[in-house]
Amino acid sequence: MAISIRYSLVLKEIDSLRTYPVVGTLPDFLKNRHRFLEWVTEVLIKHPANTIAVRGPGDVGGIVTANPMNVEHILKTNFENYPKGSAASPWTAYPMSRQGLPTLTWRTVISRIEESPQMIPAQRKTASFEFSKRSLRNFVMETVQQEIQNRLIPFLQTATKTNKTIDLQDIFERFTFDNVCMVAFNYDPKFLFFDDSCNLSSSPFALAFANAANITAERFRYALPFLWKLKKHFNIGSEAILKQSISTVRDFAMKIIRSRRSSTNKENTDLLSRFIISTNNSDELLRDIIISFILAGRETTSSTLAWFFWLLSTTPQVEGKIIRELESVRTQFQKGPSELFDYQELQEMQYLHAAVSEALRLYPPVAVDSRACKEDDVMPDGSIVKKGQFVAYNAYAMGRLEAIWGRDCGSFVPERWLDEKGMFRAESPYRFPAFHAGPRMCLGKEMGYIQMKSIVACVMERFEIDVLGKDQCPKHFLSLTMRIKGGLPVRVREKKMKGPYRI
Ligand code: HEM
Repeated sequence: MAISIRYSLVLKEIDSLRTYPVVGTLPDFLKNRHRFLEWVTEVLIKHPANTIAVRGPGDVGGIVTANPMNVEHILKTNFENYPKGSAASPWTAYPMSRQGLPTLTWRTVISRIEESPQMIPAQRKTASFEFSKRSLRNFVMETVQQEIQNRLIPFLQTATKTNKTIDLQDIFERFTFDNVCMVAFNYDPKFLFFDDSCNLSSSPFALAFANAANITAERFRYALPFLWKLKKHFNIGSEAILKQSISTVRDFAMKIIRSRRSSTNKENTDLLSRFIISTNNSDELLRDIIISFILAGRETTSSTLAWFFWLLSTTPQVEGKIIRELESVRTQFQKGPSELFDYQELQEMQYLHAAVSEALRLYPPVAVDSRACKEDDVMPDGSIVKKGQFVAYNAYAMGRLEAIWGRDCGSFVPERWLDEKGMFRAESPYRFPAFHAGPRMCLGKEMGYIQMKSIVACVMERFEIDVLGKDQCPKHFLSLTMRIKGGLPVRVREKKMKGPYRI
């Protein structure tokens, strides 16, 4: 108890976070809304326990932490005490699912915009079992390779010929949307589709999905939440678009589910078939599960890839090491120059695995994640949380803590993930919670690495990527995930592929 008193005293001394009578820390939050993530990170880094108490009007409030001991306590040791909670997560109340809307208060300013409605334990069990199967992994691998071969490479080749500036983040978003739809319900929205001048197509399903997700995320940026509620009540502006988009997505998903149920082809390759075969879920529940998977997988890998290619553009030595590793794997497996890497070959790429993980450390797509507190509790660092308050962990700040990563924590150094033999060394998920940790850990981690490593290997072997304005660190945009604001503009040149031929 004494420790927490000491921390709250220290807290008052940090001039960037003051506690005022009645309104608590709200004024500082509002003042720094435009640079919320940087500001919270600065405050957390300065604080001796890397935890801050946030107080609002009345008894609302909670803590934001970057302390691994607290993260372990919240996500594992005392997991039952920290459910998602309505105010803790926009997605738990995501209107595309059926759980109703949360009461949005100023607290949501610090809420992380999550990518997935919470699955109930039975659904999670089924999903987790399916994700552990080799057959699903093979299906993921196959769909990734097809999208690379039929869409990504031809698109980048066309971009080379037209010499157009392209937004690489947008391309990755289109790729992952197509891919996650294929894995979820074997439907190809053809979002990464283009003509000879490199103009990209639009997909009504993808557009409706993006609108629904982005407008929901926007709600959490309203300083006066009654404004969006008013729009919703009168069905005008963004709320009218949201309503329309949600019904497009739902109708579409429902059509696929019904046609699958009546189909005689009972092949269980995608997730939908697997859920139909192994559970008794209603169509509405299946629809929500499938939508939640698409939400979880559509922007997480693409935003990581966009940050990765920017980081790479600033570190030619890292680029060189990845290229050498790709050459060596190609030689080891005697692959022809145009053949794509398979799962086993991706597993050999230890340095690439480290480089992607390093990008995730610095730019975790889920930058801040939060939970609600069920009963009064004391964190391992002594901070007190009351029933009904929120607890949030800040993965972005944790990636910038010297105490975890050492003095070079601000630099992109994949080597920190390798042991003396050059093998990837995983970090504790409580120190590196990019994929969350404990019983609700991300189910798509392996799928994410398959996508990211396959794409990076393909692009780096075949193309030179010239990032425009690479000397400026891009600004981030917090929507459902932490994306690059304005995208990643690049010019592409085709490389001549060298390397061993299969004999
Ligand atoms: C770089 C890639 C990814 C990152 C960093 C990431 C991160 C996360 C995080 C932080 C959570 C926890 C959310 C929460 O409960 O608050 C999560 C959950 C989840 N992720 Fe991922 N994710 C990634 C890719 C994927 C992919 C490709 C899929 C596949 C569709 C996926 C499926 C899921 C699912 C189903 C959950 C919910 C688990 C549950 O509620 O029990 N993720 N992910």
